[in-house]
Amino acid sequence: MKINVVDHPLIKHKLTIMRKTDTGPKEFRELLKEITLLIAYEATRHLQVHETEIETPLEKTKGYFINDKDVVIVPILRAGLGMSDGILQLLPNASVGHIGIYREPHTLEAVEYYAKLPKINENSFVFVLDPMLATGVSSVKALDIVKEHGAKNVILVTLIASPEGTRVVNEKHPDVIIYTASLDRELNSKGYILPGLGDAGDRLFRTK
Ligand SMILES: O=P(O)(O)OC[C@H]1O[C@H](OP(=O)(O)OP(=O)(O)O)[C@H](O)[C@@H]1O
Ligand SMILES: O=c1cc[nH]c(=O)[nH]1
Ligand SMILES: [Mg+2]
Repeated sequence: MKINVVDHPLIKHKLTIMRKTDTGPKEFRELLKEITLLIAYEATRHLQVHETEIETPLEKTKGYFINDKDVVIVPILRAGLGMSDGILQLLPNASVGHIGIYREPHTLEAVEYYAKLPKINENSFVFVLDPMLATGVSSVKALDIVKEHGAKNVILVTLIASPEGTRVVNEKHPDVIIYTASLDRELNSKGYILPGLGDAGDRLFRTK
């Protein structure tokens, strides 16, 4: 299984609070944003740096910059929306695309209902965001879509991944690097991650 678990003490601490049933939407949203920023710190190490010359008050020197205009952030609606601000804080000039997918609760099939993406080319660096990688159907569909739009460099950033979902993404998209805060134990019979945190979308938007 190919997956990068960013198990930093800060992330572990914040994720523990997110998992708790009695954590409310305000704290849940804030923590998701903070953890995304911390995971993104690691996930963005794949970005290219370009050399440049700058002047300090004392002399000329070499510097480095990231062209974050080449970065495309793609949250999967709804729950991925809770991750956009965290990564945008690090890459403020990134463009943002949106893909709407929900998982049909009985069949567990991924249903696409919206896609609006900015221009993507072979130099684009695409970060697909979704807090939950459960069976993997939603992420695989989103990855199919960004690749159909021309994406060649794609990273999937999740909060919690299951072994099953990780295997499916590895198999269907072997080139995609996965970053997560936690690789949890397993899925239950309804496709929920155990121990997980429940339904991320519902907890973010208080829809249950
Ligand atoms: O790996 P999978 O089995 O596809 O499950 C994960 C998906 O399920 C959740 O979305 P949901 O269908 O609840 O939609 P929502 O974000 O609009 O609530 C979650 O945000 C992922 O997109
Ligand atoms: O555990 C899960 C599985 C799918 N979607 C969620 O929000 N949580
Ligand atoms: Mg949901």
